[in-house]
Amino acid sequence: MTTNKLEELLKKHFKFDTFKSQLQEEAIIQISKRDDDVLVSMPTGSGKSLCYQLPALLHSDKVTLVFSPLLALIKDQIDHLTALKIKAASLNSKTLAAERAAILTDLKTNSPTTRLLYVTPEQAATQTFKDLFSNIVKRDRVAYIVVDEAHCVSEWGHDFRPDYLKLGVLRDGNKVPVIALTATAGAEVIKDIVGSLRLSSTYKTFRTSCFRRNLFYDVYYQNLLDSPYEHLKAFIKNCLNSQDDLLSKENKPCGIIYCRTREQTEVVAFKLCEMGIKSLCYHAGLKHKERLEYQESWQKGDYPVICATISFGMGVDKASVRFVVHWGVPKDPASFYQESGRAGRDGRASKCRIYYNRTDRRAIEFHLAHDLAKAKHKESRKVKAQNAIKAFTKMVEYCETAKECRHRLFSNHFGEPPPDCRNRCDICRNRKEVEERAHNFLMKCIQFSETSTTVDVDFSDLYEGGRKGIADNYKAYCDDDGSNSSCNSFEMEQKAKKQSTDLIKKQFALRKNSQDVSNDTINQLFSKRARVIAASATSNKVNGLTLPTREQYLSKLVEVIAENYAECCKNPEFDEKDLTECAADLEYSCFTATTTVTVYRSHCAKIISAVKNKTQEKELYSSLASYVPKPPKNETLSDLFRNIKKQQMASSSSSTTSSDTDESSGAKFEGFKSAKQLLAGPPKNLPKGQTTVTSFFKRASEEEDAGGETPPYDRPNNLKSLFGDESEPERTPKATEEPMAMTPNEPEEVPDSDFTSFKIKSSAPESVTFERGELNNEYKNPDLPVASVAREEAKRKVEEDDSVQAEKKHKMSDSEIDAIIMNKRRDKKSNEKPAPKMKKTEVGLLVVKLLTPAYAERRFDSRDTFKTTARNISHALLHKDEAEIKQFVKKFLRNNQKITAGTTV
Ligand SMILES: Nc1ncnc2c1ncn2[C@@H]1O[C@H](COP(=O)(O)OP(=O)(O)OP(=O)(O)O)[C@@H](O)[C@H]1O
Repeated sequence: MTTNKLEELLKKHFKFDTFKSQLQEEAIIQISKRDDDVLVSMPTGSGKSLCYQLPALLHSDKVTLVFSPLLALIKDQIDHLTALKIKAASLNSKTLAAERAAILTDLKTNSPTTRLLYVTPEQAATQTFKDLFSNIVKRDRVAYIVVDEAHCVSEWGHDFRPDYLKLGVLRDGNKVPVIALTATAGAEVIKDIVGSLRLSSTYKTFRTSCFRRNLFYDVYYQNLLDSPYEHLKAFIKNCLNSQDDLLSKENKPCGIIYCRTREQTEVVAFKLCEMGIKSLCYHAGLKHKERLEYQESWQKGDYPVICATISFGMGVDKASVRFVVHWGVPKDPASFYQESGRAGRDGRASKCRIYYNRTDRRAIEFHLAHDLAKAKHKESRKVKAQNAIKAFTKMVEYCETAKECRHRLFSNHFGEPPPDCRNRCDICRNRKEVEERAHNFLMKCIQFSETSTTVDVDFSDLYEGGRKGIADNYKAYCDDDGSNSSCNSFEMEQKAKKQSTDLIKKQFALRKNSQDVSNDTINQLFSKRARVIAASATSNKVNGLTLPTREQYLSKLVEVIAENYAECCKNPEFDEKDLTECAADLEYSCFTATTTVTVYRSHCAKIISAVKNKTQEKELYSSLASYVPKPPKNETLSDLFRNIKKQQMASSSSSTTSSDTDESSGAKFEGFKSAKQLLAGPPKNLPKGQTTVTSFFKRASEEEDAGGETPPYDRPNNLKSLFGDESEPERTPKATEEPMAMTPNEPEEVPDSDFTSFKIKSSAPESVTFERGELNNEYKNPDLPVASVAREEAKRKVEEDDSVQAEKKHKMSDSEIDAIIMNKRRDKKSNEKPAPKMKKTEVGLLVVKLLTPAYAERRFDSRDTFKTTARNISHALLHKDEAEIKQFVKKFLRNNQKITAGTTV
């Protein structure tokens, strides 16, 4: 077959003057010979279809069988060929009976008029097709067996179709040449194609370089943009701006935006429409009719932009796609090449941009790990899952660093030499700028993990709820006071974090190339703020594992554990931190069980899915059921708030359960309860002769009162020494207050609180012995933060009052307690009795509350100073009313910016 003859056919039937490329021409010449199998591996849009369509026309008494994976793809091809007056038909599940009969009749003649018959691989497995095939092969009526999108045979490919594997049997008993066509494929894929389709050992290959000079690649980071949508809009406007007014509607510039989720497609399309860019969304959740309609609208040029999931594209042959955006990270280099390659099919300059964010990265990583876990012992699935992880890691590296030319991602992937990019990507065009962008992105990620102030930036899930939760707690605490100025301790905390971020920034800036920051360095930076156990050992213990990855898994574990607890625990007492710590233990067990990242991921994913299963079965997950919460610390302000909350929860539950307890039972305090124990019911009472610390102090104060001594302030272990409550005159208990009124020799009920339920020997009230040494840190630790103690004590006193018995039915918040204190005072005022002096505890509580913001602002040189100051002020103001106390403290704080041990009250 001469080139002239082929060119003549090209012009006559396809209306092209020349071949699109030399390789296209060479492939067509070879295929026309019909003497061997051929593998064509060329980039999308390079004109592969013509490689078999033109030779098919050379054999007027034969039909070319084309196996194609998608009906939409088949439809496009048939429409295109029919428009060119080339007879093409299809056998698929949708083919009408009459049409099918007509096709079969035609093909069974000696001179079939059908030049190309498109068949889905599923159809190829039917008996009708098998019969037809053996009939036409026997009569030598088949020109070629064409396998389009041949990468579908390979598990390494991005859209593997098991039905494709069966196509190999078509080789049995005949010598019809097989033409395999695929977009640029990696070595593994090519190997699979050759093997599965049983290509001859002498098959001819036509492969082009994967480099597409007309495509410009770049990456932007969503979290660095003031308004990502505005940025996207500007980009689109620039790409769609065409000077050519003569272009028909369908040839006008257009673009595709790939999103990871269906929701994203809708959100992005909506935003763009809002900004005046006509956009459609496309995803598998739409009705089939809608999908066709939307695709057609886009194809016809009614809407220039389509926001789609990756289900959109195969078979989309639109030459004027001027841009392809990935709103998030693509899943692997092959998919990215394929998807972005839909731009510039007409050879004109087009752009491929990624708007990267770490949220998508984490979501994909999680799914990949889950797939690996699901693969269990199936070796082939496991290998596939591992390959997917490796491929995704390359994508992440591509996006997060500015190491090398963007086009090299593809040449490396397809095993080709590096392309001569010549400024066809952002890195080759301006490496410095891109490096800076990547550096800023990394910094922003670290900064966010430090400050966690913005919602729409990275690492949000690392500390979700954490700092905000603390902030909320703190705000609630301060709001009671009605003082705005007192609410800035959280800001102070943030400020401190920012300082350390700046330090980190400085360290990074000192490096010549910020991209050289090793995982080790990042791990070290993160480890101080990580929630996972043994954070600093991360990369040493498990090669390649990073702290952000561990934190990400921990976040997911926390999520599923919290869900399990909320759904399955009938009597919940664990707080958020308990659940986080339980999840951290689980994560740690995965971390210590292996030295490889994949196994670590697989362990985590297994636990996550096991917890989820239990939640569905409405059963508490075993580790959670047996989990014993760690004793609270009093190290930070957030510990302080947490302990206040815990104490309130515990006291509140003790007040509701105490009446049910059996006084005669002699059970010991068992420390923190597991969820299982909580489910089993309320705790048993203390044995006779044991009492609680509150009653111990009550007795102590009574004794001291009797002696009329001023209490010493220098007993760090004495709770009441802080506020001088030892001499507080207690009112006579009423009959209804039985459970709270205790005498030294009576057994006392154990409140359902882990903070107050340690026991003391009634025979020796001076010597306090703890069942568990670490239990009451607040009490034991001379560094204790006092706010929680004061509030708890105030709460106990408030609860003793019969007017608040009804309040005991639910857990009281700080504001409720304060409201009750205030109401009591107001009630008394309204009875026109003389204004009562505040109780010592109330004074203490108020003083602590007023001083706490300054403590949070680090104006006290130590906790001890804080305590001493609170104590001294409380004592000095014992006979003052609330307004006077507030005024005094305000003045004191105004006059003393820095409060040290030497500051006098
Ligand atoms: N010789 C040619 N001259 C001009 N245009 C051509 C030529 N051959 C093919 N084309 C056009 O190039 C575009 C891409 O062709 P085709 O769809 O065959 O590419 P492909 O490599 O099969 O892409 P994909 O991998 O996406 O299927 C089509 O619009 C087609 O009409």
